[in-house]
Amino acid sequence: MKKIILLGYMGCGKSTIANKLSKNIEIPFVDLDKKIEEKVNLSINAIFEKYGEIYFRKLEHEVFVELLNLPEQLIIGLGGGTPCYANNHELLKGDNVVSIYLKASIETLFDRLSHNKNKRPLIANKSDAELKEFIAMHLFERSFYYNQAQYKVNVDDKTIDQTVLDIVAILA
Ligand SMILES: Nc1ncnc2c1ncn2[C@@H]1O[C@H](COP(=O)(O)OP(=O)(O)OP(=O)(O)O)[C@@H](O)[C@H]1O
Ligand SMILES: O=C(O)C1=C[C@@H](O)[C@@H](O)[C@H](O)C1
Ligand SMILES: [Mg+2]
Repeated sequence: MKKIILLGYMGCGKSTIANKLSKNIEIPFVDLDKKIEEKVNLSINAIFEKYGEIYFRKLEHEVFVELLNLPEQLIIGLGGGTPCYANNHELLKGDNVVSIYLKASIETLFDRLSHNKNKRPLIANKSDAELKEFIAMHLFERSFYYNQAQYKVNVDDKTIDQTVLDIVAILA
């Protein structure tokens, strides 16, 4: 059974869209960030603080591979950085997965993230001006990896339901 993988920058809507998609197509959703937190019984913030980002990236790769190796069909929502480390982008191309990049503009991401920074250690301490600059640079650096996905769905100016329907059409 193919795994359905949603990927994209922090705040593009992976968790939100995956939850709704899961109800719509009746395939369970697992959020990689949540699985990581459960595995070590620490929040993402605490993992970054206690052990640093490199440890987090190793753990993230390990848990991603574990999920891909499960026999059942699943929707997997990746973390924002997952495709960009540990050669995880190669895992987006296999026959055993359908990978979908939820593509959001800098403006959309800024609007969503500026209200919602605290649980995201990479941006938690940034001012609005710093945040906008950071998103622009970071998205530029990460786009190469995000573009390894098999499909791309633009999410700007779409409701959650519209984006879900775009994904359902890809899966049909
Ligand atoms: N049309 C929309 N589609 C998706 N999310 C939306 C939309 N409009 C507003 N939002 C909001 O944007 C935020 C998207 O955050 P969400 O946590 O789903 O993103 P994420 O990609 O999982 O981020 P992270 O990588 O940090 O986990 C949520 O607060 C959600 O309610
Ligand atoms: O974009 C990133 O690198 C991250 C995104 C989140 O989903 C978490 O996986 C973590 O905060 C790192
Ligand atoms: Mg999420």
